[in-house]
Amino acid sequence: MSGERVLSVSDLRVWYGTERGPVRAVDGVSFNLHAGETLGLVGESGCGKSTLGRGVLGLLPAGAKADGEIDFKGTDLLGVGRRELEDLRGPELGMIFQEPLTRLNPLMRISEHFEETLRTHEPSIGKDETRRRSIDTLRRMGIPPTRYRAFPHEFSGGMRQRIMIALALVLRPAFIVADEPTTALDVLVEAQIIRILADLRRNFDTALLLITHNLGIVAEACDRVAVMYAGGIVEEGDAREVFGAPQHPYTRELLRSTISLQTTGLHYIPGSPPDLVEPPSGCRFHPRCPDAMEVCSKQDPIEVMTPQGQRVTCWLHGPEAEIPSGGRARLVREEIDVADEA
Ligand SMILES: Nc1ncnc2c1ncn2[C@@H]1O[C@H](COP(=O)(O)OP(=O)(O)OP(=O)(O)O)[C@@H](O)[C@H]1O
Repeated sequence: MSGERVLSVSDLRVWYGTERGPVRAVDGVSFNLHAGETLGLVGESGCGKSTLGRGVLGLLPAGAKADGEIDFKGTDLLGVGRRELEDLRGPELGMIFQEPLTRLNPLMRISEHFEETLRTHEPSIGKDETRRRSIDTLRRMGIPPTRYRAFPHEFSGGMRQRIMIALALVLRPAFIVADEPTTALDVLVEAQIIRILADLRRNFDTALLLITHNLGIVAEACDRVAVMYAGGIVEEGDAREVFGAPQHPYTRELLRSTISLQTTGLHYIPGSPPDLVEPPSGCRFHPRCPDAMEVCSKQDPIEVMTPQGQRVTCWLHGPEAEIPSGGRARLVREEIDVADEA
């Protein structure tokens, strides 16, 4: 179902300078995205999902630094100048973030927002076409044409969020980052947005990176899923395969904590994600991992491809030749108590 490769991220690193030292929020991340494909990015709070999404679009705050390679249709986004990147944003690179009011101008009608956006990025299209395309996109988001000339404050928060999404979609970008697009919305609107995102990739072949806490949305709307922990992708693969048979203990625990919410009460993964200034040695998940082995605390795990086609970075899956003798012994547990107290 997926088309040509739109985005290829290789060994991306992003760090924030702080008084305590660099916070390595994204630390050696690689993934590809094809036309018409949706990749869900999940993981606990603070694992670096938003930093990754913003880093790919060149939208990092001052003080953040990025390194690696981001190939977008043959252009290295980390290598291009500010101006060129700004030209790509909108028509080629779209973004949907959470805070709608911060980007709708309260003094401008909704129609003017659309006119301005299309005039800036697609100056060749005329007035009628602008109006037709804008109303059509709004209608898809459940905003009736009668509201086209209203002002932002005349809409509810959920509607403003949908208008923001329509403003990103009206340009039909090749690649969109949607960071928690449905968090502030009710369940019905959420379902509607998921339908629209599916529509989008069918009709316009858009590639989408969908960052969310909601694993249900990923199961429903994503082709593939990448699971992030402490700045790295620990597992990535077909969404159905990953949810059906998670290969990394972190993925398994994350899924368990979600399923328990609807069934027998809360299951938490003990402890919390590590400090990214001084992350644990070896596998960053080892202090919390129920399956940790001796090697996990000492050596960085190596990415392997499972027979099912999942990318997984966990010593449980080898490579066997790299595990020192005795490395498969169960990790002595006092380290976990220390991590819990910290
Ligand atoms: N501007 C900043 N300066 C310093 N550290 C930052 C900054 N922004 C984020 N961080 C740190 O980078 C790490 C990753 O944060 P990020 O927001 O990318 O995670 P996330 O997985 O998107 O979390 P959430 O799901 O809560 O949005 C965290 O440790 C966070 O504290």
